[in-house]
Amino acid sequence: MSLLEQIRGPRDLDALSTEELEVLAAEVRAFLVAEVSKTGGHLGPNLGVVETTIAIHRVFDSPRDAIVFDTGHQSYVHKMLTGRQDFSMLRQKGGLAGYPQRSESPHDVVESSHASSSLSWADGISRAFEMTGQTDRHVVAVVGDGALTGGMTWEALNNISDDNSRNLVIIVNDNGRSYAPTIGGMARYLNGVRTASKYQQLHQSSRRLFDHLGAPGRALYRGARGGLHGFLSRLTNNAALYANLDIKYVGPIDGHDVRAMEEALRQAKDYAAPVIVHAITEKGRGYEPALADVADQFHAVGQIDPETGEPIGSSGAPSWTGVFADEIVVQAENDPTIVGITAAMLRPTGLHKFAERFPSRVLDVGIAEQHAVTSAAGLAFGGLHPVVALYATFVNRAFDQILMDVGLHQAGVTFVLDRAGVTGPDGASHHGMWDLAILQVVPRIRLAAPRDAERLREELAEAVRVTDAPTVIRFPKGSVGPELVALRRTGDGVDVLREGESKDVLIVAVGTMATIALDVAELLAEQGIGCTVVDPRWVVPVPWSIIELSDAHRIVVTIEDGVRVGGIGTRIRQDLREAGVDTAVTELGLPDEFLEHATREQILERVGLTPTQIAEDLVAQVRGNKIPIARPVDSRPASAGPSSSHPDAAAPSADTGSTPFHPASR
Ligand SMILES: Cc1ncc(C[n+]2csc(CCOP(=O)(O)OP(=O)(O)O)c2C)c(N)n1
Ligand SMILES: CC(=O)[C@@H](O)[C@H](O)COP(=O)(O)O
Ligand SMILES: [Mg+2]
Repeated sequence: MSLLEQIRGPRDLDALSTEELEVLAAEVRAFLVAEVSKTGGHLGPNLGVVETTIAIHRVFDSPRDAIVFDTGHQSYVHKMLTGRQDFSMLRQKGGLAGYPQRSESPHDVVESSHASSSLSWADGISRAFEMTGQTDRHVVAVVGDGALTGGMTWEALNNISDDNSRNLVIIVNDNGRSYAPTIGGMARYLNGVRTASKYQQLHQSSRRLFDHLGAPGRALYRGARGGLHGFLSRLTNNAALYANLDIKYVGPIDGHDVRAMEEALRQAKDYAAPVIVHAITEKGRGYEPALADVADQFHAVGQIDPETGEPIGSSGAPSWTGVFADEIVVQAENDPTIVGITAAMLRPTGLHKFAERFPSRVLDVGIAEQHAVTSAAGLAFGGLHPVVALYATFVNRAFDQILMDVGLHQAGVTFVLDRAGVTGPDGASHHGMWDLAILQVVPRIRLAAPRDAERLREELAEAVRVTDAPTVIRFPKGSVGPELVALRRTGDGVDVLREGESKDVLIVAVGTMATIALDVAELLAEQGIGCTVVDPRWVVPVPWSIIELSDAHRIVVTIEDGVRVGGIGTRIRQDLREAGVDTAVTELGLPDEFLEHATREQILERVGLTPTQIAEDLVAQVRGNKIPIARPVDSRPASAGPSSSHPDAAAPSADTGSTPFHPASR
């Protein structure tokens, strides 16, 4: 039985010798490569925190001591040491989550994968421990150099002091990278330490010297290094930065020397004041294919050949990101005012080709979405057209900047939101399901959801021409589907994808939901129910022809890959009512829940968004079983809100049409 198999919980580490710890670290690395190559996941980051995580669980007593991982993508080793070594279903339905998850273990604290929040979490927890007299409980935050570029970390550091966080230990896991090399002043500062020639030379030469002396020599080496690091800290003036923030500094430490890490953490634990332990690590450590990956050192991989690191089973179909990556270059070539902004995700969001073609016109601001947005407002003020490319879930934290810096000033900024809707394996904090609901309240904003590659190209070209309001283009993760050709386009840009034989049902499909909508229409037609399917393309503001088409049908169904509450369907309903159109409206979308990790298809099935499920419900509605209780809207007593269980609606007319629509004055 391997050492790793004997570890059922952190306390099983206590009896291991340094040599055994080093053997364990090698076993952990072999396990990570063997398992994550099968399932995909954050292989590089976790290979980089093996010794750090072992040392944490040797020195601290989780779960009595709270361990907080920033972003959480580097918590696989933590899971392995806390009784979870079945990675066969990692990030899959019913399997281990790719991030800490409280339902899995009491050792897990923070589930959100949104970066730069760990120090705020740790500050709060450590204050709570102190204020409740639990002064023997420690808090450990593991924060990467990339996460340190996020503003929240500095808000937290400004609040952490030895008045209130005596039991707080911050481990800076400094591997010099986010995906790509970390940018900005903070990164330069840390890089200065990491590459300080004195640190490198002294570390390497002393290590070689003492290694020749065998185990006693290694023990001696470790003792000597403690002094060396103290000397270097003063030398590189590192302590100064944090000391001025009322935080002690220990380091830089070789984050792959498990004994050195353990000594540093014990020192930090005994400090009785907030301490930063600066660990120098390597993303992808011990796995040549990861180390050789210049792009992102296997930050997040799909299934790979464990020997070569080569991807296995990639479909090769064009991705939404790839279509955007090509089109933004076309737009940038035609319009020199276009500039790109990424928050440390150049390649994942598809700005890499733009950056290769026009290096000076693409900015990487680090993991700093709020800064990205307001800086974009400044760029627009200066006559440029910024294109801010983010994952949809990360736009949440920059809502106020979009509202008050871009929207209020009517700035022509385009937001391209990748991974919109249900993403799947990254779980609750990665589904891009809130963007439509939260952004549609920004006055004058224009929201587009392309249904296929052609519409993405078309709508991006339209967006970058808008110079007096924010525009948003949002699309899902993964491969782009086949082109969905329209039968006709209305004067205000709505694509009619299918005309119903009769006007029983109108489906307004948002973006890629058009595919599902067309399948629903086929199923309804088999039941003799006429169904028209339209794609608004620009869903906010609601095009007028949506109002007119709705008035001509018995039931309007909206389908969106976003949270239903406050979604586009709600907006359409409100616009219909304002226009005096009382057609029954059924809004379909994602529930206001935190959705689990599983495949996109599994989640859509669970929430009832498959064609069969939708069609069954609509057949029942059309056949009268579930038509809402119909009372003309204006006959409602003033106090009544929408009918409790059914959308408000006029009685369905005898025939399938309703009286011709007479537009109220707008
Ligand atoms: C707010 C936010 N923006 C972007 C991301 C995407 N993201 C996930 S991990 C990562 C890089 C993190 O770098 P670092 O903190 O240095 O951790 P490492 O992977 O190097 O261990 C990024 C940008 C995120 N999780 N959260
Ligand atoms: C942790 C994080 O935020 C990213 O690394 C994310 O896991 C990548 O997601 P994609 O695989 O969709 O690019
Ligand atoms: Mg890093």
